[in-house]
Amino acid sequence: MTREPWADVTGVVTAGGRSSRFGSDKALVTWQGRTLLDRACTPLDHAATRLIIAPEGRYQMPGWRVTPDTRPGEGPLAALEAALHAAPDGWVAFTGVDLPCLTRDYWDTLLAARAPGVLGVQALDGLRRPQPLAALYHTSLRAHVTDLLDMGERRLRFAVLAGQVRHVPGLDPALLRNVNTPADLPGTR
Ligand SMILES: Nc1nc2c(ncn2[C@@H]2O[C@H](COP(=O)(O)OP(=O)(O)OP(=O)(O)O)[C@@H](O)[C@H]2O)c(=O)[nH]1
Ligand SMILES: [Mg+2]
Repeated sequence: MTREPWADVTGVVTAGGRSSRFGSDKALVTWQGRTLLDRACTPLDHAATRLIIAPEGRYQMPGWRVTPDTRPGEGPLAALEAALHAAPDGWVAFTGVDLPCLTRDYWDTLLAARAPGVLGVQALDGLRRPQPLAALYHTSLRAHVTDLLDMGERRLRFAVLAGQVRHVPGLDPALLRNVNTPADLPGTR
């Protein structure tokens, strides 16, 4: 592992979803003064490479490159495939626009949990459920993720095998607020 924890990290925000439950593009909704897209990207600004997985032309974020899906509309596991292929060898810090409360400290904690033989690092929420959409994945998972998708799997939680994932307990559950409907954003009109 490198001494600078962010040196081999690609920050990835996936933003190619339909926001069907939200009712409008949730990436562009402003909450507490910033868009959800901005709130997802900012804690990852220290990453050496920064990618938004979304259709070309929909979003602009200074310092971030938009990369299209390899399988548009096929969900977050397909978005992870696009990210793993676009990223240089190393780690992908993968999240979505619907997790607006993550922080730099959150990602630093996950990065510190990397270890030899570990290919994925996931926080546990207050009910000790692993969080695959705010997690680290090693680029050596490329072939595994592509095989899963080719076999018809779409569940992100299978991106890394049980024996290769490290779980991180004890993070503040408030960091993991997930926005699916407008009711998940109090104070927004
Ligand atoms: N690139 C990409 N991102 C996706 C895709 N599907 C979902 N996402 C993203 O994954 C994250 C979590 O997805 P969901 O909560 O299901 O979001 P969604 O599909 O936009 O919303 P619903 O239509 O309400 O399910 C969000 O950041 C979405 O933008 C996809 O096919 N491609
Ligand atoms: Mg969601």
